[in-house]
Amino acid sequence: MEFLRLLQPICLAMLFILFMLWRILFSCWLSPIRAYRKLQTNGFAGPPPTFPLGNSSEMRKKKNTDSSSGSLNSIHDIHSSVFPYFAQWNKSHGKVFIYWLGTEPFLYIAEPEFLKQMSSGIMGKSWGKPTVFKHDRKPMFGNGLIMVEGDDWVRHRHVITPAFSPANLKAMANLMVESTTKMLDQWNRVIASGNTEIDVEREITSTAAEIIAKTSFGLNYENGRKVFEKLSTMQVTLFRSNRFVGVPFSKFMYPKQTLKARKLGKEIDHLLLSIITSRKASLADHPQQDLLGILLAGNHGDLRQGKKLTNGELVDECKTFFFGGHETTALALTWTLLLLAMHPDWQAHLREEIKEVIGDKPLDATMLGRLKKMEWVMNEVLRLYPPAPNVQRQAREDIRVGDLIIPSGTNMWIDVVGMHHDPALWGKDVNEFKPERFKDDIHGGCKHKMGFLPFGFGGRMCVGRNLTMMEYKIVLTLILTRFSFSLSPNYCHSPAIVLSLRLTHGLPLILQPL
Ligand code: HEM
Repeated sequence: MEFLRLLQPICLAMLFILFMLWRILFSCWLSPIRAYRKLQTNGFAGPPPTFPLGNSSEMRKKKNTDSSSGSLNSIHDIHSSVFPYFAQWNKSHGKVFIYWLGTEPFLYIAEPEFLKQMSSGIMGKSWGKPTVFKHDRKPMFGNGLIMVEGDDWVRHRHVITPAFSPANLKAMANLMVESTTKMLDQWNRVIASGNTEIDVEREITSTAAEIIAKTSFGLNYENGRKVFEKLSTMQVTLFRSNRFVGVPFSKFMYPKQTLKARKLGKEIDHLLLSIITSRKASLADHPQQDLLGILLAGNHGDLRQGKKLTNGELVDECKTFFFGGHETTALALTWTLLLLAMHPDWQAHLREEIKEVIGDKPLDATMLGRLKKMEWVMNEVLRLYPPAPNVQRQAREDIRVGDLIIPSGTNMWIDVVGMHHDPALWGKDVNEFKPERFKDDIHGGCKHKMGFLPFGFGGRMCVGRNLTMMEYKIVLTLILTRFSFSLSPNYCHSPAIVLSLRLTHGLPLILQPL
C-alpha cells in the first residue's frame, strides 16, 4: 500500500516528462517536417536543411565571409553583401524557394508576380506574422500594430489611422522645423570652431528621435531620450548578437542578452505607462495635438465595439511609433545625404526646386507637396537602400498561386532589397542612382508594380508614410538651404542589417555653409 502511494507521484512526474518530451519533439521536429513535406508536395524546393539549425549555419558562414565593405565602384550593388546567402540561393533556386531558420521553414519570395497572385485575395486582417519573430521581437514591439493580427489588427488600425491624417500631421511641421534648426545651428558652431567634418548619421538619428518624442508624446528631448536610448540598446542586444533565430531553445544559448532585452523591455513599458497615465489624467485640461494626444482623445468607447485600446496596447503602440517612427525616417535621410554627397548635381537640382517652391518664405507644410524632384530622390534612395529591407508574413489559410498551394501556417520572407536590385525588373542600370526614373512613373519604371515596396504592400502598408514624407522634406530642405556637402575620405561603405538597413560606420561628411 505504502509502495503504491509512493509510486503515484513518480508516475505522474514521468507522465509529465513524457508529455513535455512529446511536445518538444512535436514542435521542433514533427510539425516543421510536416510543414516542409507539405511545401515540397506543393512544388516548392530549396537548399537542404540540417536539424536543428536549418540553413542558419550556412547563412552565418556566408555573412561572416561576405559582408566586408564594398568598393566605391559597385557601391550600390548591396544585395550580395547584405544578404549573401539569398543572392547565392537566387542563382541555384530562383526567386521563390524554401529555406530554414532553425526548425522553421520559410518561403522566400523575390518575385513580384508571385507576390501579386499570393496577396490578391487576402485582406490585411487575414495575414499573420511569423510566430518565431513575434516571440523574438516582443520586447521591441509587443502587440503593437506591426505585430498584431486578425480583429485586433482591425481595431488598432481603426484607432491609429486618423492620428496620421494630413490635417493632424500639418500641426507637427513647426516642431520638425524647430528640432532641425537646432541641429543645423549646432553644425554651424562646430564648423566655426574649425571642424568641417561631422558624422551626420548620429546627428540625424538623434534629431529624428527628438522629433518623434515631440510629435508622438509631446516630450522634450530629455524625457524622450530615456525611451530612445533604451530602445536603441535593446535593438542592438536583440539583433546584433548573431543569434540562431528559430533554433529551439536558442535563447538559452544567450541568457545574458535574453535577460538584458527582457529587462530593458520592462523598463521601457514602465516609462511609457507612466507617460500615458499622466497624459490621461491631464487630458481634459490640457489636450495636446501630438500623436498620443490624438490617440487618447479618439480612444473612448467600448473595447468590444472596436474603438478603444487598453493601456498595455497603448504602451505597445507607443513603442512601435518610437522605433518605427524615428529609425526608418532617419535612415531614409542619412542614405539620402550619402547619395547627394556623391551626386552634387542632384544637390543643385534640389536647391533650385526649393528656391522655386519656397523662395525666402518661412517653410510651411502646404508647400511640401510641390517639391516633386525631392520625391523622386526619396523614392530612388528607398529603392537602393530600403530602411525596411524585408517584409514577413504567415499564411492563415491555404493560398493558391497558379498550380501551387501555400499551406496555411507557412512563414514567408519577402526580400525587398532583392527586388529593388533585380536587373530583370529595373534594367541594366539597376544599381545606379537615377532619381529621374520616378519622373513620370510612381513605380520608377519597374517592370512590375509590386517590385517597388519600400512601405510594404496591401492593407498592412506603412501607416506612417505621410509623416515620413513630411519630415523627410522638411529636414532635407533645411539642410540643403544652409549647407553644401561632400563625402569625407573617412567614410567606409558597409551597409548592414540590424533589423533595419543601417550604415555600419556612420556617415562623415565635409560640410560647407552656404
Ligand atoms: C522611411 C520610413 C519608413 C519606412 C521605410 C517604413 C516601412 C514600413 C514597412 C515596409 C511596413 C510594412 C511591414 C509589414 O507589412 O510587415 C511598415 C509598417 C508600419 N509602419 Fe512604417 N515605415 C516608415 C516610417 C514609419 C513611421 C514614421 C511610422 C510611425 C510613426 C511607422 C509605423 C509603422 C506601423 C505602425 C506599421 C504597421 C502597419 C500595419 O501592419 O498595419 N512607419 N512600415
